[in-house]
Amino acid sequence: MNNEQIKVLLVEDNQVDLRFVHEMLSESRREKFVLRYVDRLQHALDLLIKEQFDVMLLDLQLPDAYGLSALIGVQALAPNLPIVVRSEVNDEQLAIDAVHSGAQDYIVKGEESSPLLMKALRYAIERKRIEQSLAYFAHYDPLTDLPNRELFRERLNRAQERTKRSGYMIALMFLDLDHFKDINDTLGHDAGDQLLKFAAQRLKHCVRTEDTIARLGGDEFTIILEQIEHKKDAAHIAQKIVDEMSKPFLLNDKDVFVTMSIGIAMYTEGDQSSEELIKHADMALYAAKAKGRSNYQFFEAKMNTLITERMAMVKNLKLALERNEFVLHYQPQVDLSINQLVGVEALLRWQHPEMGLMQPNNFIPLLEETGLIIPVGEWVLHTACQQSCIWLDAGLPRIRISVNLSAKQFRQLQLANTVKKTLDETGMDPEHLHLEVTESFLLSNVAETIFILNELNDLGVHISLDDFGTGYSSLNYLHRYPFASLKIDQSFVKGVTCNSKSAAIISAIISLAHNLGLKVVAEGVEYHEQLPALLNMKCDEAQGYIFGVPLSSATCETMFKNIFKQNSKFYIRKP
Ligand SMILES: Nc1nc2c(ncn2[C@@H]2O[C@H](COP(=O)(O)O[C@H]3[C@@H](O)[C@H](n4cnc5c(=O)[nH]c(N)nc54)O[C@@H]3COP(=O)(O)O)[C@@H](O)[C@H]2O)c(=O)[nH]1
Repeated sequence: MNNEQIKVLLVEDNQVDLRFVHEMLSESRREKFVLRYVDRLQHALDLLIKEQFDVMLLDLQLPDAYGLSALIGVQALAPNLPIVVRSEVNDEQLAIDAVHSGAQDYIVKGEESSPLLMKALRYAIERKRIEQSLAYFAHYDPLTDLPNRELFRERLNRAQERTKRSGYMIALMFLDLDHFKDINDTLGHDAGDQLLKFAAQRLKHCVRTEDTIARLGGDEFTIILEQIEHKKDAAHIAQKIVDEMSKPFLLNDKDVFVTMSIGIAMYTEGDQSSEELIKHADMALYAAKAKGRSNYQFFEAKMNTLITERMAMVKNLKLALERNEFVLHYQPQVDLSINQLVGVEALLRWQHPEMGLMQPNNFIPLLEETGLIIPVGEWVLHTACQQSCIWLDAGLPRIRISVNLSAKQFRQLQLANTVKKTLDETGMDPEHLHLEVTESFLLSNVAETIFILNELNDLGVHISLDDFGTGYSSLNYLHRYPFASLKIDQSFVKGVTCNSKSAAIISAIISLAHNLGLKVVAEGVEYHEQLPALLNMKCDEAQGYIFGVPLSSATCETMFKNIFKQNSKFYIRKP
């Protein structure tokens, strides 16, 4: 609508009424009402095809249309046009019915005044605008402009009806961005929103315009593919989506790699209800995630068992903390120049009542997904600090302990308070606590990240950059963060003696870290010949199976007592 000018289409066959309306609208001082007039519904419809109007004044007693049929005809052609019905006194009930059928207002002929008519037209325009935005929000996701859950359900029901008649199949896809939470946690919510918009665009390019793509919430999308003849056609589209999504997304001026997992349920001629179909697609999605993500899976009946197992795992994880089933194992870290034990890394294990000792890669992703990583992470921090004090009480020197922080813990508002409380409660010396964070933490909200790291640094704890080389490896901004040390990822260390590129990278990382005043720890050292190579490059410390696998606190205590008896010198397995 133009504020200065309102284009009104009057549909009225009575010349007296026409003049009357014209006079009333000419009195306006606020805006200019531009009046067009026709005396037949058909003429109005012809004009609406050619011209845009802001509002229509419609008489319901026309020579070629009577009553609600006139209104329905206009709505079918111009669903967005606000309509004010003008009725005779004796037709008032009809006018009310018209409002119930979608007209924005009605006025009774003879009872109207100039201000009343103008107000009715203005309000009709405003009301229609509000109705349209409400209708939009009820059916669309404003972030991606895709249909929302409501519209998806409606379209799925309609597609199922059509399929009963057509004999084709429907492929219902459930899609989910892998590790989307990490993007939000590390790059911030604006980048997360941007990613969802980009992903929606890419999905549109993978399907036909008549297929429905919907966003159910978060990073969950669905696609309804109709008129599918063969299952392999759905497989082909799913693979296209997986491939498209694995291309980099430009977020915060960086190439970010994300993948998508897809679950597919096929529907043939009324064989499942929409609820069952949705449940099956969701189960297939879960199976795709469990298969390592970035793939698609079709629903199979045996998947029910898989889901039940996952649900049982989540339930057991929730109880594991109360039941004291988590344990920490400790892996030695050795100063390479003097061959002496200098610290340990605390690594989480789950002593599962039936499955035995479980490694973190099998349950940490679930802890992250369920948010349980926050209380479990606090438990890890507390137990590790307590252990250092227990070893001190047992006559050993104070042993430095490294604890891994997950991105979720890191973004917690109270992290510094939690660490401070733990130090106070356990009596741990902050100097001997190292907190390990990974590179992905550094990418989002640099100011907030620096603030959190500085808060931790101010407590006197050391901060170590873990898995260096596996992520974004932005050497440029390392100096902006208060790191005390940097751990070179085991994938590089593996090649230190046999791959000249790995060796060159390690050497460069060490020299850069030293220039920035950081110590360097090599992770995953397994072979004897790796030690002199690392020492030559002036690597400060190392950790790996060559010195020992992660061990229980009791085994470590015995080992450490022996070590400290021999001037802390570490025994190294000879090849
Ligand atoms: N947020 C938290 N993450 C945690 C916690 N505890 C562990 N983790 C993370 O889980 C990942 C797997 O850990 P794990 O199975 O314990 O593996 C560690 C070592 O056992 C392994 N390692 C050590 N030396 C060697 C070696 O010589 N060869 C070899 N193949 N593997 C070796 O490396 C893992 C140590 O990783 P890092 O933390 O990067 O130093 C792992 O990512 C843990 O971080 C927890 O409490 N919270």
